[in-house]
Amino acid sequence: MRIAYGGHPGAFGELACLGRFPDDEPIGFDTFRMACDALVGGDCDRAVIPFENSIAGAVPGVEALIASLPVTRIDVHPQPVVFHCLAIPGARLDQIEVVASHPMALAECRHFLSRLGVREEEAGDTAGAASEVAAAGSLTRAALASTRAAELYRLEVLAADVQDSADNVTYFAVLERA
Ligand SMILES: O=C(O)C(=O)Cc1ccccc1
Repeated sequence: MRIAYGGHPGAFGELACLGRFPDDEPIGFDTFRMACDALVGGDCDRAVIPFENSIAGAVPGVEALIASLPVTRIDVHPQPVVFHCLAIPGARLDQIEVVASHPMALAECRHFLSRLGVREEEAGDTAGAASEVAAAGSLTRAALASTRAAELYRLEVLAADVQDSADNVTYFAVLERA
């Protein structure tokens, strides 16, 4: 089956797809809306969409999005979420000026970000932020993203496990066409 998620390879949506459907193919879309549209239109067989996080609460807009579409929630997949602060090889934490990530990720790493005193930049997804940090090649930019994103985009972990609570979980709705 083709499993739709919002984001780029290395996003927590991809990790949720691989956890819930280990033998199937995760397909990334730029937005949660586009992932749901791929399910409704028949391009994908399931969609896996985050709706609630244990630290930051509801993911804005997702419940309304699901309610507006001809889809059925067949399951909830709890995905453990661990963030690392990632930058290009050679960067140092005390040089970082800008940290980019999905708004939910920024909200789940409040303590770390305020301690660091950096400018926050919102991105469409955590892995997209990591890929942009790699492409920019700047020693002053970092992203909050997964270990898998670090490996895929060849970034270094400047600080590990930077979320506010160690047992951070995001709940993903597993959707099929109604
Ligand atoms: O951007 C991602 O990696 C996502 O899958 C969305 C998300 C963002 C932050 C926490 C959990 C899921």
